[in-house]
Amino acid sequence: MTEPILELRDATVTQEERAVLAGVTFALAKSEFAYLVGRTGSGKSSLLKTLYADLPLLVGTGEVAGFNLAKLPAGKVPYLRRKLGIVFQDFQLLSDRTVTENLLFVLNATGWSGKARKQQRIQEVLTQVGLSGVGNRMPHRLSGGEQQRVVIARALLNEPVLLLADEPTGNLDPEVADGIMELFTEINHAGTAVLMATHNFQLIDRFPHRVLTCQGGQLLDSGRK
Ligand SMILES: Nc1ncnc2c1ncn2[C@@H]1O[C@H](COP(=O)(O)OP(=O)(O)OP(=O)(O)O)[C@@H](O)[C@H]1O
Repeated sequence: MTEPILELRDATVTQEERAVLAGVTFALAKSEFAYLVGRTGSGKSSLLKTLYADLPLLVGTGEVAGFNLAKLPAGKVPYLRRKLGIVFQDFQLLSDRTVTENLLFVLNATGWSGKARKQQRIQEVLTQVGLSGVGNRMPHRLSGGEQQRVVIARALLNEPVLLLADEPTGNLDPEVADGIMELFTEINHAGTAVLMATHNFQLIDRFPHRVLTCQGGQLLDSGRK
């Protein structure tokens, strides 16, 4: 494998002191695409949360984008998150701000300066997700698929090395979901690794990649495709 962007060894994924997954060992290479599947409650979201340091790694070792998860002080968490793009099922845009203001909020929170530079970056990511004309709109005036594209644009602002997506197509029609998958494919081809939790096996059939399965407290690996 080329240098991994993410690697867990014998890791335990813990919720409220209870092990949800144990003995988790896997790595994801730079620019790799993998799915995370498993029944409801099997631990997909908990694993993703461990990877972006929302849950602590108490047992085992883990490295994500060069950060050591087992020894990550709280103050370093924002620096890890800056290397990651995080996309959830529920769009989580600020409903009282325009699309541009939503994106600006993240740039300001992550230390960007220069009005022109920020506007340029916002235009770039909106163009990348196929939404160059919507900057002045309020989120509720966009369709669900468009809102999800804005969320993806927001995740791309800081050029993440790894995109973590939790059911990103869960609330979308099949055709709209396909559009989101095509966008993820483009992002992946441009060099960003993608780890995506999903229940949608039809999508996996149409866009085949390696599959990691949460089952019986363990993580099973289909191997690389
Ligand atoms: N905030 C929490 N506090 C305590 N336990 C939790 C919390 N969130 C999830 N759990 C528990 O952790 C286990 C794994 O849940 P998780 O949400 O990771 O599963 P999942 O595979 O993502 O499920 P789904 O497909 O429904 O999203 C479940 O037993 C769940 O009840």
